[in-house]
Amino acid sequence: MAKGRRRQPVKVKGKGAFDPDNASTVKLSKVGVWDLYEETQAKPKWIPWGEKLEELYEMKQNLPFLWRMIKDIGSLRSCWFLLFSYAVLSSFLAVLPAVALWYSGQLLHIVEVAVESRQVDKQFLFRVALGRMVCALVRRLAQHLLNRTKLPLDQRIKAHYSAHIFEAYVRLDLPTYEDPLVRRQLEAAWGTRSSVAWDAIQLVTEVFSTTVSLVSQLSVLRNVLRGQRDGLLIACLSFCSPLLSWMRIQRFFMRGVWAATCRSKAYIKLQGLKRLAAETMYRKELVAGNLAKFLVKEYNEALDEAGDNAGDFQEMRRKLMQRDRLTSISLLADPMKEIPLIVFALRAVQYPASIPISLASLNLIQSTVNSFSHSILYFVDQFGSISEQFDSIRKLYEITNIKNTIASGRIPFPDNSRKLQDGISVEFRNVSFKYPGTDVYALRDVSFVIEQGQLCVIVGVNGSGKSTVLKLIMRLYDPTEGTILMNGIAIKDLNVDDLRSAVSVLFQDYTHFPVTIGENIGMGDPDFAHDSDRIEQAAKLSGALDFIQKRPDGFEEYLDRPVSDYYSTLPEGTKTLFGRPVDLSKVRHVGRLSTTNSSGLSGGQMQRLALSRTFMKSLGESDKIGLLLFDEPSASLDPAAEHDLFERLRALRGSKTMIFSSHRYGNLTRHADVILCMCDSVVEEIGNHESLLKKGGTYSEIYSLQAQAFL
Ligand SMILES: Nc1ncnc2c1ncn2[C@@H]1O[C@H](COP(=O)(O)OP(=O)(O)OP(=O)(O)O)[C@@H](O)[C@H]1O
Repeated sequence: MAKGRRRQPVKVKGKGAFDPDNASTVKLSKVGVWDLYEETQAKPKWIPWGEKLEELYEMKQNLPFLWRMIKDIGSLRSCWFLLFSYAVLSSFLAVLPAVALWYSGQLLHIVEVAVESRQVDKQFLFRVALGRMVCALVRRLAQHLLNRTKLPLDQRIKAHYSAHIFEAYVRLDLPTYEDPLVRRQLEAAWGTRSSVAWDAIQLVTEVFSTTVSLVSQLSVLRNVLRGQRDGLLIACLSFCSPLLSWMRIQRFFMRGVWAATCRSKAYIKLQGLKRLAAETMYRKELVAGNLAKFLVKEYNEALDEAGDNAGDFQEMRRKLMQRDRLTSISLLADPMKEIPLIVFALRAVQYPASIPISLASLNLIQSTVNSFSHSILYFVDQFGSISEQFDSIRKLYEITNIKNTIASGRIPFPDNSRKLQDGISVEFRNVSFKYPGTDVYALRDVSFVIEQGQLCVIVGVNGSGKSTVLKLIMRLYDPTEGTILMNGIAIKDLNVDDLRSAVSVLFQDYTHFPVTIGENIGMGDPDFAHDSDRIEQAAKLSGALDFIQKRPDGFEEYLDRPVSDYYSTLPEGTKTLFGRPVDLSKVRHVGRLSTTNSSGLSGGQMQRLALSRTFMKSLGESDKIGLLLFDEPSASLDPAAEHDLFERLRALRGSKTMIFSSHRYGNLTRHADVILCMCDSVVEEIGNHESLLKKGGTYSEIYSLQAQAFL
């Protein structure tokens, strides 16, 4: 296990938060390449069994979540019959070992009678033997039926909770979702192979059936061993070994408040290089840049530098714990297994006449103890993981309670007195902003007013803060200082959903969703997401219709197919055992499996698609939108397409407010009512094209530079 090293100047403030100002309550240890920070104050090590008590207390606190889960699953009508069958079969399987044990006891009794009286009740022997066989058969059948109920139950419960987790994911705003702690919390609920809820149900059932099995076997064994010389002694001795084994079991799960981070440059580089090699989005540049040899060299160097300790945190913890496993208890456990046999041998020498009976009872005891120890170990193991499972259930429910950083205001928007068709006014009052986790101002004391229905263009060099202005208007982030107003009301007081519905935005770093082209466009306005006429109209306005119609599947095509095909493990081009060449092309052809997962659209085509999504919202006589925001909407368009686009946008906007961010001066700025010229996080100049040219400042300088470039 990792060794404690020294105290770091880090402290826990409340549960789960580090206070960097205090050094006394957080222990730092090394786990491979990971730094593990553990809260020490809260661990009640000075109380005997303190940690166990704390674990039990936490389990008790988690019980309401278990109860909620049981109620939730109980409300799934489609699961009722399956749950009932599952419970009945599990209970049946739990008592079956005791029945088998009873039959074994009867066999022992027959041997006993035979030794003493030299007589065998053949009919009884036949019945008992048959009973034992039937037990084994019935057990197999019940197990089969149980497995058959598990699959549909698992799928239905999984589907129910996946909807719950999906909702928890999509409701988060940007700053909250960007928080790595929140990401881990979400991954814990969704990232696992099977569903937390199904695992919990299985666990609870297993614990119940293990208890039933234990109690029933114990009572049968007591009956069977009654009157057997040394039966109890040998049984007790036989238990020593499984008990010692149980004491050896180590928990890999960590309780309390802890966090781990990796600062090994080599390990971080390795992970980066792995992603670079594995993810499709980097492949174009990897190939074009002829990076293969270089990357292999870099990878090998990083591998050497990272050394043996380079591994995932949980994996390293597990390995390090296993490495430390040779303890005095573990040394004792194996020799203890031999003691019952030695005692038996000694007693056999003492009473040679009763050897056959003792032999049979020894066999019975040992097989029962084996099944016992298996049950005990399993039970203890399950009991250990019950607390983990309870924690997981709690996490599963608590993810829906993660608080969004951007709080909604109460005022509905727009209020009835103003129509959105006339546009929305936007005002920045002394707004400053730093992105979360940074110390640099992205905007500094920015103030401006854009009146209803005006066309505003924000110009400025890279990184001057243009996109940030648009993000703050959408309330993707809230300003660090200052106020933003819409129609004269502080946007913090407006209902945030209303606000985002009233504004349409196209970001510079737009993305395409992993759904079909049609759905991609349709999502621009969820109310009309399935209206194919409207989707086609939006594609036409953005100039995307032509190329979409030429695609093999048109609007049904996936830009980036989210599901990959599977292929047999034999590599293409090799041969099978009898020399048949492995050629996957035939199965691919017959099954019409695609040869690529990506769309192969040009940058300009991608941008037109993104524009179509924006147009969805602004189509028709819609009074839903009062403000249109465009961040570099023409960056990937050719000059003719750009000209067309601006013409269409101006015609489309009617009297709505429109804000553009752009590097290109002229085409748009000439028509703008207001131009904000930004530099280094501040608005340097405000005016229209003529007034700013007259002023002869930054705007006129860059305008002249760009104009010269086209001469
Ligand atoms: N998510 C982010 N986290 C931290 N800093 C950011 C983030 N996004 C932008 N910044 C920083 O904020 C500043 C302003 O960025 P912004 O994107 O608003 O500039 P811009 O004028 O739109 O640039 P460009 O013309 O290149 O699009 C930059 O210094 C940038 O590095």
